[in-house]
Amino acid sequence: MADPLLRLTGLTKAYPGVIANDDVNFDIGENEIHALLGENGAGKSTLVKMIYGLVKPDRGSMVLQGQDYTPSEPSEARQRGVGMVFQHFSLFDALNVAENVALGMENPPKTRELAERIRTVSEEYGLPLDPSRIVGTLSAGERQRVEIIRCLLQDPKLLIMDEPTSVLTPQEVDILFQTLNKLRAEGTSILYISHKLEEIRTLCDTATILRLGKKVATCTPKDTSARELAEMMVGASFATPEARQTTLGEVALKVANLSLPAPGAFGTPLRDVSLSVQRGEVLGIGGVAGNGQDELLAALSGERLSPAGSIELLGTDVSRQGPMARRDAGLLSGPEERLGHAAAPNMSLTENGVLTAARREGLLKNGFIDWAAAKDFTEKVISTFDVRTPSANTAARALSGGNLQKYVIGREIMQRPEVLVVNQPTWGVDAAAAAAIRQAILDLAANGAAIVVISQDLDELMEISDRFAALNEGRLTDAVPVAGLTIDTIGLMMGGAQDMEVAHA
Ligand SMILES: Nc1ncnc2c1ncn2[C@@H]1O[C@H](COP(=O)(O)OP(=O)(O)OP(=O)(O)O)[C@@H](O)[C@H]1O
Repeated sequence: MADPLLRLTGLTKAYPGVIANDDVNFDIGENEIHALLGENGAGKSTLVKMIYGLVKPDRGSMVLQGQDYTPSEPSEARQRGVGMVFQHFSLFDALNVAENVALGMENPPKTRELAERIRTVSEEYGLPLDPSRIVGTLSAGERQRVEIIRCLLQDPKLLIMDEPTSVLTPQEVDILFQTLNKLRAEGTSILYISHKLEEIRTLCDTATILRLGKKVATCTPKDTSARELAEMMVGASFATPEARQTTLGEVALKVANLSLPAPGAFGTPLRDVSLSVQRGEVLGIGGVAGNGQDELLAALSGERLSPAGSIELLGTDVSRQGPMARRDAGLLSGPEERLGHAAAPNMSLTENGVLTAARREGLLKNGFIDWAAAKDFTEKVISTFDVRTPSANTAARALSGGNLQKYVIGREIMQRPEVLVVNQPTWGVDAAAAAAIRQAILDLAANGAAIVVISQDLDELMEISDRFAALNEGRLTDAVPVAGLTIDTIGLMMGGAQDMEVAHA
């Protein structure tokens, strides 16, 4: 058998209270797209950070193209031919594409020459990109292109991608897969982290599965069903969310002709948005990222105030009320960005619990925080939502992405909102945990809450919503019943079709 491109032997890394990677061994072959799978907190990010020189292993060794490989920082990894495209992009909004690319290079060529190379490489790989575009004006998919091209310019032997498709439309996913196949054909291997099992089955040659920091299997995903893959990850079988009987109640949230200017140079204005959600109902809002999702959530949560008369909560005009008053009245929300927005990174989970639940959960006594009650509440969220963390005292930033997501959503659901508005509730969450979060949302609705789920995951929206609407450049289409909706109609709605005759056809 040919020598592998990268051999990992006995890689081990411990953090306080948890062994993130425990004696991990596997090979990544030449010309191979290799998936790395595992539930939230299984150790995927830690492993790729060791390969990219961001985290130093406690033990173990790596051999790249037959030579010892011990990168002490990412620049060393890049010199040896290892590139990485992160889940969170590290781009500067105010700079153009070429300037951003130059910032990530050790010895950037002159701007004109670099712009030319970006143009050539982007066209060659089917990822067209204008080097002079200001990054703040790009869609999420285009930003990812910038990150990919930045890696490709360095001619990588191994490209690591962390959940690359979570920000892409179905069409963009197809394009990305073509690019990755072309790269493989030209001799670049790809290490691909994803929770989307069907994508892995389509794209990847091999998959390594981690559970609780240990490697449990390496298999051929094409020959393994998505369910088998998921069950290897969790070591057990899991339930799919069950639809429930809906009895719709009164309208709990009503938005009428809401227009708001863009919050900043790169935001999206909301244009004449109207919607209504009844008790017992889930309204799903789809759309490509950057079409007003964050702005809609901010307007509904009260982070931004709206013109009087535009937002009604349980029959009361709350347009001019801030988040605290809306929370008191029963509207809770979960923004997309978990670290920094939904949770304060350096605060413990208990402290983060106090941040949003203090008043509704009675965590204050005589004006002081009742820490015992706060800890109880936090522990209840941790156990109900199966948040993997050493304790309630652990800082939010130390949780794996998916586990923090379970925590921030669970924290709101456990407060029994009358109206819940969430953006990307299962982003980065593994299949089993995503099913649990969706079930919790359905149960909450069945108990009489009105729910708005904003998501880029269309499968998710089809699974849990009663009605569907799409955001396009800050406009919201009419909501139509999900039963009977076809992918074509959804595509039209996401593209901004206003004529809902199509949707009802
Ligand atoms: N900097 C850190 N400090 C303390 N603990 C950490 C740190 N980084 C990761 N961990 C812990 O290590 C374990 C593995 O986390 P890791 O982020 O590698 O998981 P993951 O498989 O990438 O999860 P996800 O799919 O949720 O992103 C988790 O229990 C996490 O809480």
